Amino acid sequence: MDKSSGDEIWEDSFDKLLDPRPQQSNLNIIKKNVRLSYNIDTSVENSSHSIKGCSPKSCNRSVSISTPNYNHLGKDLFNCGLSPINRLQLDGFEDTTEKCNADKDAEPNTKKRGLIVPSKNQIDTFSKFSNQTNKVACASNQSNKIVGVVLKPGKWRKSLNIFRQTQISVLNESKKLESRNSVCQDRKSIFLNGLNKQNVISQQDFYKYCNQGKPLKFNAAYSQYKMLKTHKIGEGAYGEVFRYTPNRKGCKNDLVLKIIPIEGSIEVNGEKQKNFSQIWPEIIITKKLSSIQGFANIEKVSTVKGKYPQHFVKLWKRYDDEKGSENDHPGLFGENQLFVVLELHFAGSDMSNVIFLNSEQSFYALQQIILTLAVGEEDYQFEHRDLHWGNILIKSTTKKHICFKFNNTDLIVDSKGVNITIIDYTLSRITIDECCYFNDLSNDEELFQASGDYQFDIYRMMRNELKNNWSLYSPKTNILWLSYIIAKLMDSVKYKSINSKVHRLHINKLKELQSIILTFESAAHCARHIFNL
Ligand SMILES: Nc1ncnc2c1ncn2[C@@H]1O[C@H](COP(=O)(O)OP(=O)(O)OP(=O)(O)O)[C@@H](O)[C@H]1O
Repeated sequence: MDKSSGDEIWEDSFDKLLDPRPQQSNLNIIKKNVRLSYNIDTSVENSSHSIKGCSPKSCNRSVSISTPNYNHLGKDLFNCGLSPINRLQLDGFEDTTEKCNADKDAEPNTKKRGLIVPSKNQIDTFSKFSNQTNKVACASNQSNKIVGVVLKPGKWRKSLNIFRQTQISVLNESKKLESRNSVCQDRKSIFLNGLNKQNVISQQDFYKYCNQGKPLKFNAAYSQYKMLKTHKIGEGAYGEVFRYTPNRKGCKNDLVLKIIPIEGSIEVNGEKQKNFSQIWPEIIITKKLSSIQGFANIEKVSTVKGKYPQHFVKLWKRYDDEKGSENDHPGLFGENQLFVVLELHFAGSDMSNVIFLNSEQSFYALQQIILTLAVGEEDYQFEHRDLHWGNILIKSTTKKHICFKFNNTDLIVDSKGVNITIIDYTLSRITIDECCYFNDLSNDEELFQASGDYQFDIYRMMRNELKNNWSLYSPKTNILWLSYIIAKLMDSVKYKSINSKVHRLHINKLKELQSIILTFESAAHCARHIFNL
């Protein structure tokens, strides 16, 4: 492995670089339809920066773009990531009412794809409704039939909810279609046993899994006194994430709590609450992967009941005041609300928010990502299926090396000062004890019609790869996401130093890998190639 820079140099720099950007480094990003966000979507923000480290030639900008010309959309809509492999004529944007055709959409070298851009009226209607045209835009044709959605890159679930709400608003306004009661889709997490029979988890089984007879009292289980330096660090469509230092001896790691309301009848953050069976796959997957280097490390799962504790509400408000939250105020939960709480090791800031020292550091981070996926494939037939840069966390480390056990071999990768963690298995597919856990996206039309970043091409490419059968094991989907990540490393992540030889050298290595990545069948295949196994 190339060791062109001294370890000490970037270790300090990386830490220092994170420090001045606490707001950005802690963010998770979309703003709800109520008011404009302070927590600017950093993936949007990032993409508006010129990335000097990436040579225009390597990006092949002249011929490859998968995103709408934002001039059509108003300059503030957002700037988009470029697809390195799709080719589209800029004047080829057009509305289409055709149902998305998986094969056609996913083909990497389509001559011309019908990308959908909203008309000015539609954006205006939308912006009146959502007050955030820079985040999401809906697209519809003249008859107000919704045909596509431009989503914010990175975490997309809430964008999609906003889109759905907007769709209802537009339709209600025009009174052309009857309104729906809910904007939410039922979650479709599924697990199949060997007989392909869908399973259901009872409350009691779930409590047993948590080593509990019944739910704990929220206030008592997570009282203020057990936690030091607690603050909210992120949020997802399903819950809130707080970081804290445990107030007990011998606990070296900072932990995060991912608090997810379940089983209740009220909608939260535009989604129906999951039930025990629906949250089960996320728990099982997280627990299984926890022992593998590079996946989120889980300490504990518990179920709690009761109103949201005041100290968490205060932290929620502080985050909302400082950064703006897109989530619903947790005061909405009553005495009988159940929550599942995941306690995980703190794993850093997401890739869209960090500043790498140079591309050598990001190239080695990429090796960690590849090996993590490769081990996941080998051990559990794992496919992540939503590995956008918001789901890759990066933390500085003083360890010189990161160790992986792959292919019955101990592999050691230079850390170059960073440790990566892959999170969010909501869409993931895995086989555990002959039971397959997956999320059935076969009817999630809007996601497959989305555009706005190369990320949204990947969902279509996955659908094509899987022939829309989401239970299948096809590790090629991990390769599709790796292609997206390499593109981000070349085009979009921030680098402190781009004028060094070592940076140029590793940009070229990234470029080389990008040129062959789609020839691999799996992350394991790719790892064998990289490490000469
Ligand atoms: N282990 C961790 N360490 C540090 N930050 C974390 C960790 N887990 C989650 N986060 C932060 O919390 C945010 C939300 O977490 P996560 O993606 O797991 O939630 P989610 O509800 O599944 O999101 P989505 O809206 O994509 O479904 C992440 O983007 C990240 O910023």
